[in-house]
Amino acid sequence: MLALAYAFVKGKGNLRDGLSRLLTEVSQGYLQPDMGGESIPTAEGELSDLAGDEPLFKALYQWFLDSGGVYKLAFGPKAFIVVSDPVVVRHLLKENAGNYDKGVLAEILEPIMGKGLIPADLETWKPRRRAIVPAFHRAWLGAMVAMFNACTRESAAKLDRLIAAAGDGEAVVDMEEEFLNLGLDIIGLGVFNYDFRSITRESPVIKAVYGVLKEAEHRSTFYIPYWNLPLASVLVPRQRRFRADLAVINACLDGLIAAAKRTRQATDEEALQARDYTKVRDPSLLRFLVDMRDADLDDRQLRDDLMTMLIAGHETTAAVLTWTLFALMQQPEVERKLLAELDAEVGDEAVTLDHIARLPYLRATLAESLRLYPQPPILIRRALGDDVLPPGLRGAPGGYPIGKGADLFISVWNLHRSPYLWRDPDAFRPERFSEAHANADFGGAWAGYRPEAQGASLYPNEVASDFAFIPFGGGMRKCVGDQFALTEAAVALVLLLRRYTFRLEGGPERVGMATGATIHTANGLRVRVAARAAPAGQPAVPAAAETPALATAS
Ligand code: HEM
Repeated sequence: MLALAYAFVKGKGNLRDGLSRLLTEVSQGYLQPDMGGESIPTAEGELSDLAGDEPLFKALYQWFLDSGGVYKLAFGPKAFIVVSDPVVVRHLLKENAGNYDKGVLAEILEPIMGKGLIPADLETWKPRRRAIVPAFHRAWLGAMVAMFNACTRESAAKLDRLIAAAGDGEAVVDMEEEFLNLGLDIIGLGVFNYDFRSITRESPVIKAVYGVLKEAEHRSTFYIPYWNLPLASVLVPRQRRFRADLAVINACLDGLIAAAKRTRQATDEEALQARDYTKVRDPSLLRFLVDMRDADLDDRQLRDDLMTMLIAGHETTAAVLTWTLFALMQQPEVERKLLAELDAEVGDEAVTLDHIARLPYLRATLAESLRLYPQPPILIRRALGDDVLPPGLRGAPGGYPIGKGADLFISVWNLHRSPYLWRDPDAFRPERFSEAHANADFGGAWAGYRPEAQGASLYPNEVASDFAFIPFGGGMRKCVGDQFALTEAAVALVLLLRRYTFRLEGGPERVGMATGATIHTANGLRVRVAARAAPAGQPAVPAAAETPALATAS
């Protein structure tokens, strides 16, 4: 009865809304008197509160402060449990991760990624994860760094051209768009050795990739899945376009898979990882997946996995670069400190993994950007069986029973900005990652942030923060591309920050949301870009030293 009472007490909603909510809750097992335990607090808000410019993940923050680290939110006929407490998140992602799949997210992404690693049900996911993880090995990452340098130099050459064309030494550039082009070229080369060349040209495949991303965004923010209706893909123009875009990308991926199979050389995993990747003509992930002895070479599965990585690894990394630049333009002191580190450790050399290991402030800056602007801001889960969520901070002592089918939003945004987990949570301050932080109110249930617990990892992670910092998720479904993405972002930042000055041209901080995964600016990141003057007595900052280009398809 809770939902009905709630709808009337608030004086909003109507009887039908209340009934459909009640049905949803009962069918999803939220109201299960037989399970005992307290019911989850309900957020004091309504769907209409979400109207306006504010994206969903931002609206969830105020309700978190008002209602606590576990609360329930009804969306018309749908109800979700919103989780913003690290103890509960640890339970969902690690301790009882096998009880959850991707639920609503899988429903939205299935038409695009099929049974790729992100939306995959647990049975499909297990063997694919086992096959894909070894492909992300260190020697491959080393080869990728050379490619990151080469692609960033292409971006720099374009910025040089734009500055020269502007005539007054300064060009106004949408850096979000430039980072998206850079991210697309890099993911194409790294994952399937395909050169989109999106920095310098337009192509039907690139247009199709952006078309599909746009449709994914539309679907993740539209409440009624009309695209599942019979004939929708024929009668609705945007759905027709979507099908056409998918066909273009699929044809491209199918061609690449067929070519990789024609030249297959089955090899053991160890031997594949021991290849000299500086000399390999095609060091891509696809090559590794196809060449691995006993590999599953099902065309459809390979295509789903490639499509997943294309989409998962492109906008996300571009968004990290966009938001890091956005933050640095407003933090001259952080930028000054960062530049001093880059000048001292890298200078004009091409960036290597060894350099990055010696750049702690750069790494902390990227982590701080991911803390304040996490991509994705929300992780989605659905319970495969009944469970009891731990109480977390000030929750019901016995925790909260939930039923099979319950839908959960893990709010990464709320965790990363939680006043219970971070000192001065809204400030951009990379230094925080070298300071320990604890909160006795958790009664020992949250271990706090402990820099020394980071272990061998170069970046702060879910272990050091006991699930308060999870930009790449955590537990068994943690991102497989985290090192790839962070290295790409590090190389691009080193080269571009040393070569140019960036000044915010306009636009207040406004965020939108794409593909249910990426926080993007609402109207681009318009920036005044100029060549950085060299310190007195030194030559102008040159482009980075040459790195060998890779042989590619395009
Ligand atoms: C800064 C860039 C990136 C961020 C912030 C990011 C973030 C994430 C997050 C949060 C998850 C976990 C999702 C969940 O638990 O529901 C994830 C999963 C995944 N990511 Fe990334 N990602 C990034 C880059 C990449 C790249 C470059 C690739 C591939 C080349 C990639 C491939 C994947 C895949 C395949 C999964 C699914 C893993 C599984 O379920 O086993 N990501 N990513």
